[in-house]
Amino acid sequence: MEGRVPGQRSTPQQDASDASPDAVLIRRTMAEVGPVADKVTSYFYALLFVRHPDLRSLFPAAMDTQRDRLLKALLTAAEHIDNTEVLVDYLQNLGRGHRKYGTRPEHYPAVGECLIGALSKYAAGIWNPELEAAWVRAYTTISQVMIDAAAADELRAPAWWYAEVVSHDQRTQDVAVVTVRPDQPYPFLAGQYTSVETPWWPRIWRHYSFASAPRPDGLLSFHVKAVPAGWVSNALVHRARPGDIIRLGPPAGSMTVDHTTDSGLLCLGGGTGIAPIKALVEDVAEHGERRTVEVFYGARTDHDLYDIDTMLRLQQSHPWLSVRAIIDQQAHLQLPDAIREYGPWNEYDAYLSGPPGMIRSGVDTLRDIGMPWERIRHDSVEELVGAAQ
Ligand SMILES: NC(=O)C1=CN([C@@H]2O[C@H](COP(=O)(O)OP(=O)(O)OC[C@H]3O[C@@H](n4cnc5c(N)ncnc54)[C@H](O)[C@@H]3O)[C@@H](O)[C@H]2O)C=CC1
Repeated sequence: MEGRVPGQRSTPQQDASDASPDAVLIRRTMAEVGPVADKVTSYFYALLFVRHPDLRSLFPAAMDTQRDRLLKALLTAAEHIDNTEVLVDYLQNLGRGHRKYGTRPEHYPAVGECLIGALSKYAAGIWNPELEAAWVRAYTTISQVMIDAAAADELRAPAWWYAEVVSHDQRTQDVAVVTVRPDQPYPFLAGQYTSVETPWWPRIWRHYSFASAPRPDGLLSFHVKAVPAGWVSNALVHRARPGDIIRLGPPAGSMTVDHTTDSGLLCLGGGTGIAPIKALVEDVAEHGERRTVEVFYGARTDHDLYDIDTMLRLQQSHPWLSVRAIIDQQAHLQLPDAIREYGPWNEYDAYLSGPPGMIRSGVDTLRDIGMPWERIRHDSVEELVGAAQ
């Protein structure tokens, strides 16, 4: 899925007054370079590829679509340097995820040096040794967490998996369900996602949620919508056929079911966001639990409810599951508004999956009706998040 990022639970914004001295200096730099972010990005990559031409091959041939991903991820991490728990989680994921690019520990100092080179040029008005020291400390912390996570992961998992497309089910003009067989076992949890690279766009990776809980036959399915200018999504929907080989990165994301409680699950799936929700339902079913699961499945039109039959079949076999379709055009309200019409939700954990706008307004609605942060789960869409896609 395009435009999204590593998983996290919702957390409130950190209070700026608690910021450490390094975090204050980092935010000051960010405010300074914010208006010229594009220039910082171009200069950073120019420095990197001129000084370290060997690193060029780790990036896609065409840098335009994801040119600023690395830099954004680093800057986002630096901005959250005080938020240790979320940051470490995010960076460990990022470090593991970087194995598939061929990243090695010795690449990190090269990147750090160019990062500081670009920042010092565009924040020249405020740059001083104190600021530089704060960035060096932040970058050292960030890179060490990533390097350590990658090294630990190397002992137990491959850097990537090859997977053969075994079926391609065109559900609508622009949505396909793609099922693949990994070349070796692929352990993951229902509700997680992975990154996918197609043979047609080498080194361009996009995130997709698993559309099923782990299956005994080891197959993995993804719901893919071809979006304008979406290279990977268009290739998967319009080009991929059985027999094609794609690559998968490691699983990631924390939108998973907590089996230590018996709270109900309130699930919002918008468009292809229904994919991980279906996986969560299967997961609850497999655990033989009798937890209430209430699914709201939002789509623009009837025609866009491409997976409603599957969801209704699940509803028929599981008395604890209820599925409601919310069609924008009919309801004159959007998916999150529907939460208010039902409930109460005090005994529920919420799971949100779909376009960033839906997740944001869904979280707002849930907070508004009094649901605590720790009960709201989704793959992150902003902050930490806006960065690592
Ligand atoms: N784990 C996740 O969070 C996943 C996210 N996705 C994302 O879901 C999106 C799916 O795209 P489409 O199928 O085109 O969905 P879409 O744009 O057709 O939206 C689906 C439904 O979500 C709701 N919605 C959309 N925007 C909203 C807003 N601003 N406020 C409130 N409700 C809103 C509406 O009910 C709408 O019918 C993609 O952006 C994809 O990246 C897909 C799979 C998993």
